[in-house]
Amino acid sequence: MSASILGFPRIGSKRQLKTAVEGFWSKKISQEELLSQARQLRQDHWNLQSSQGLTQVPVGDFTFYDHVLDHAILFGIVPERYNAADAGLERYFALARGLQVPSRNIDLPSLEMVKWFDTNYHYMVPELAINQEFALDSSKIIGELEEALALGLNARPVVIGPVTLLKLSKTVSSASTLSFLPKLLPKYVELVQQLVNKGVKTIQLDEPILALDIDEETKEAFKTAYTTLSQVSGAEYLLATYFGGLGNNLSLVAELPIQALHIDLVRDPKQLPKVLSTIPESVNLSLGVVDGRNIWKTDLNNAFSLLQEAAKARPVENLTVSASCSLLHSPHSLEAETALDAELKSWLAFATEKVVEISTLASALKNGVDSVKAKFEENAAALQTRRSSTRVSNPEVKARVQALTAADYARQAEFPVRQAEQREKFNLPLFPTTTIGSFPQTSEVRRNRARFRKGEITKAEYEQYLETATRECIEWQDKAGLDVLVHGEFERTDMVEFFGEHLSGFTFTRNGWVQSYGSRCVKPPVIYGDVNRTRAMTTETAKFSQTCTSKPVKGMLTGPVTILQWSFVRDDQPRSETCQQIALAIRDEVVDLESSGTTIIQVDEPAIREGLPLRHENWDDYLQWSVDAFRLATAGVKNSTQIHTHMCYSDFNAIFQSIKRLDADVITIENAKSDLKLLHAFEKHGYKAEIGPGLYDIHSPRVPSTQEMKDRVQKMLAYLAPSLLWINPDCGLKTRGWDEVKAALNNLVDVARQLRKEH
Ligand code: MET
Ligand SMILES: [Zn+2]
Repeated sequence: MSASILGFPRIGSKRQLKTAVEGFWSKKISQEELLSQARQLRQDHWNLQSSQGLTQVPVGDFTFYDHVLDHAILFGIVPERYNAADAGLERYFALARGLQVPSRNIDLPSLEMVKWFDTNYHYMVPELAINQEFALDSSKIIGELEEALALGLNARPVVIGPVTLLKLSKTVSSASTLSFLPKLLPKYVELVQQLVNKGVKTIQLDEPILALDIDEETKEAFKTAYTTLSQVSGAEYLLATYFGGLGNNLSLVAELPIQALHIDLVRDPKQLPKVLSTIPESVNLSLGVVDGRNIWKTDLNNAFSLLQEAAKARPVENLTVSASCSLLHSPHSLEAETALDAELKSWLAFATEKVVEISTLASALKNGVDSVKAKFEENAAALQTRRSSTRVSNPEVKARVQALTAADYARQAEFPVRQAEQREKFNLPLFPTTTIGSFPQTSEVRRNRARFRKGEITKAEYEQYLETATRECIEWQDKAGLDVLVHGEFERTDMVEFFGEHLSGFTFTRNGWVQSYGSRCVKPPVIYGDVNRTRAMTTETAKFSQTCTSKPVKGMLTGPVTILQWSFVRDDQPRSETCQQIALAIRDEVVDLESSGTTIIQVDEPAIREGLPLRHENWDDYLQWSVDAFRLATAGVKNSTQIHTHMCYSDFNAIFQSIKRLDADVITIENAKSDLKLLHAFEKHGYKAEIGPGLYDIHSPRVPSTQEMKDRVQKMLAYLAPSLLWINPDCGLKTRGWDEVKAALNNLVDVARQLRKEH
């Protein structure tokens, strides 16, 4: 009977890792200092686990930037161009974030970064050369292992399994990345041998791709890899699967020569009976019953019944209590949440508290529930207050959702009718120009917000400042010749917090940070109750903005799916229901904006693509409710009110039919990386509404020339009718400086002027 976790958040209780790493980058601290702080963090996190009685601690879950990048270094998957950087941390951070040293003639961009499965964590994509040779550099993991062993801990090295590692990598050759397996496997064998020589018994191999649909080639790769690894004498493997159930990969897993298997029983509790009957009894089962992806207290009774079900089928000595996945995706601890309402706080568990839950469950399984009776009772009482709290449930919201009919999801008329009315009303030129919403969040903007929050300036002073910034921004756009203007979003820290602060059912933590990538962390709001809009959120700003110009100023809202996706959401009702409630709140705002005179309203849904489930079989259901939520949010307006949406961050081809079903009048979309593929999809799927594919990448400080943007439009015109095309950047401008923004937008307006002459 044991208890352990697959990984712990590395950033530290006060984001010490962020401070240390950024301090090292800016040369405020030395390499020694960085290494020593990292050692301290690892030790603290291991001690925390072992003091709670966890029987094994993961080693190798720590990283300075990203654990996938660590594996690229571990196996020598470092593109040659990075040899210009010194081996060690300079090269490591060059891969992570690029390196520019003009005096040494070094100008290296970083590796590509993408989302880790369906989480908001991002990893660096290992890049395999055509003739990739692998070379083992185990210094990091061996060093950390020695640290843990020196502390007398029962250490379990954590390594990404060979199949997942290759599947997450990319290669320039046309071959599948799995074709590199025969060359890579000997390095895994070498690594395992080294670990075994250090006295390690069990090695955790993470293979989250087993929660996805995988093809025959991948299945074969699993068989080859694990058969080879099983031949290393003295090594035992814990195969870790998470982010979903094994589904039809279960029979494959049952054949693999492994000693232990971790399963996710939060995302897929129903897989337990099948796992118990399919996986050989000799295989230890690690049962992920505590949610590693959310912030709610575990229902200990529920979790315990799953454990008991397993205990009926196999000896408890062969069971491990665990969290569904690494705790990387939870904030560190509740301890710092001193400002949080006590009742709400009693419903939550961050990583540290989840470790305690795991240990409590393990005791219950080993010594009976009575041995931890008080803890179970306390847990049940907290959950009971959550279930019955009037703050969670709002009957009015529930009734409103109940009363919705199909008509609430549909605009009054079809797009062609709306388009005709809108054209008459706005009389925009051909190739109308616009931007995506935000303008530079300068240090001045942030300083004023900070001063207001600290009480150094009054609300009136702050609002006065915002009005000035907004007016200047609008007047600049007007003069520059843009056609549809925006207010600049100076009042917003990010796209979700601003709305969450105005909606009931949301709360905010002080220290609920989760690593997003490298040293960047996000602090998602917590949705704990029925969502309701109690007052208008943006109408005052919109009304003021419209007084600054005679051109239309777009109202700017974040869509329901994105708000859902970027928050910690309730686990006591389906995501779809929470999303529907948010959609109603946004709908109220859309309608209010319209009645207060806003004629064009943009509802951003950058996160709609990332919410797509990992398994194909669940796509339709998700796309149904998410697109419905957008429709519900936007359908309450007149035909002549123009609804825009904006999307970015990913490849949209897979969900094209759903983009059509959003039924927006205009969509602005990031396409910097997939130009023609995306445009081809618009053509192929017969997209009829208006479109603004981004003309330049706003993530770079580079100012695009008129000619290069015009060339882009020319290419687009091969696919899209000129009468449908909008001219805009590919996302908001908040991370840019004013100088670049002005230069780029002047060029952009020029593009439209030139095109109008030619068409
Ligand atoms: C991540 S999408 C951003 C959209 C938002 N309106 C902005 O311009 O910043
Ligand atoms: Zn965007």
